[in-house]
Amino acid sequence: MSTDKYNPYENVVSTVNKAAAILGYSHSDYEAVLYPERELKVSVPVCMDDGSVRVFEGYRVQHSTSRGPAKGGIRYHQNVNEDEVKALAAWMTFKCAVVNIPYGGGKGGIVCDPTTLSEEELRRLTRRFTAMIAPIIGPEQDIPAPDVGTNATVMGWIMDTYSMLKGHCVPGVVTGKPLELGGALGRSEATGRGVMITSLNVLRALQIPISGTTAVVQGMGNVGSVSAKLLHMAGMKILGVSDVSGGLYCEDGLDIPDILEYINAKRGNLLEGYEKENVKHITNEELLELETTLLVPAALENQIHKDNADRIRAKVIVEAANGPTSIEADEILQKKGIVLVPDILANAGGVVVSYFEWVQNIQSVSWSEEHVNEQLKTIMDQAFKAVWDISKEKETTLRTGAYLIAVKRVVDAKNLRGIWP
Ligand SMILES: NC(=O)C1=CN([C@@H]2O[C@H](COP(=O)(O)OP(=O)(O)OC[C@H]3O[C@@H](n4cnc5c(N)ncnc54)[C@H](O)[C@@H]3O)[C@@H](O)[C@H]2O)C=CC1
Ligand SMILES: O=C(O)CCC(=O)C(=O)O
Repeated sequence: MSTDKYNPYENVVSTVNKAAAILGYSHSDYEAVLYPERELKVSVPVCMDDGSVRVFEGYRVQHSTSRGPAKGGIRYHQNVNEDEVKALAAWMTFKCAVVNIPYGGGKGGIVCDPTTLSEEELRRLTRRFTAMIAPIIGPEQDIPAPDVGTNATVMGWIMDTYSMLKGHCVPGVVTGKPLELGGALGRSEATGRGVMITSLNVLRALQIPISGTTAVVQGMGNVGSVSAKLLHMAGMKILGVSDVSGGLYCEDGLDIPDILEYINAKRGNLLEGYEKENVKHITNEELLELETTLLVPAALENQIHKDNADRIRAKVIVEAANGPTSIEADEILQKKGIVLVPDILANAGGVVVSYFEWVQNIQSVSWSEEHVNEQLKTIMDQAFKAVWDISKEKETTLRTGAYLIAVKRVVDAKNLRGIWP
């Protein structure tokens, strides 16, 4: 556990300031991107199954709409708070900019533990929340998607509630929907696929062979489980995986298909209770500190912080989660020579395929999964090369390199539009 007083929004501001200094900006050139454009806080009353009424706190933050509609997920988690949603929204702005898709950034969240709510309670919470944020979302304004604690089912409820309010079907209001409601083939695996593509790109750039190379994945939800599956399929040896219930370790490599079958068959999808010869149970702290070539944090923010960064023994970190590394930890990792691919690049596969879903919804067309995956790979490869090249040219970390590209694109768009009136 970190002893930092961690504020994710301060992390974003500090990273943007660093990139702006290298870009030679004066404060007024980019000050506007340091603030979210719009923040909506709602109190959501929900009739619980026992007949009582509980009021939940919810947020939708639009960090930027300079390059297009705001875009980003909705999180259901007990630790959601305003600064976290602001940071997640800002990361979306820079993520969409670094992969050059025509969106700004937004994010939403509800302070709740979805594992303690019944399906009916979750549905009522989602519908009421959607109605309360409906004035600021829409296919041309702000398009939600899944994040921690939400999934395709929740996106289906959002799409239906918004459509009922408009009086007609509006599939493009949300992405990550069920396929039957206009969801895109490939979206459910897209973030993990992008993580795999980026992991292979960085290993190749560092001339590290892929086959038999070791990897560790923290988080076995949507992003972590697909990342582990695809890295394993690419020939890597997955030494460890974990989730909120703890971690598993096997020095000969874990049987990932068997683990996925185990968690997918269980309510809550947790690793706890998994037993297999040569597989040891370890803590999340121990997992992060394993000796491995590749470490993929795919859970929550601030997992690698000033108190454990010095003990990280990975050669390469690919940030599948948003904000898993604190600013202080970044500096320690850099000094240790650990190469880190930042979240805004590494986990952009999800929003890239969300963009494909939105494009298909707006045009009423449907792409094959093969086409989606090909287009995703093209965008992820191009973005990785651009970030790698600028980092070499400017002698910066890959995080700073990614922000040099992203901040410039957002600031250019903002300045070209001018200040109104
Ligand atoms: N779902 C998506 O398409 C995208 C998600 N992300 C980011 O990826 C990360 C994971 O998101 P999802 O997989 O969608 O969420 P999820 O809700 O499907 O899974 C979260 C996973 O993290 C685990 N976890 C929670 N607390 C933990 C802890 N303290 N230690 C270890 N594991 C813990 C959970 O048990 C679960 O396995 C988040 O940072 C999210 O913002 C980023 C881009 C897109
Ligand atoms: O698919 C999307 O629109 C956004 C996914 C997301 O929330 C993220 O990339 O952090």
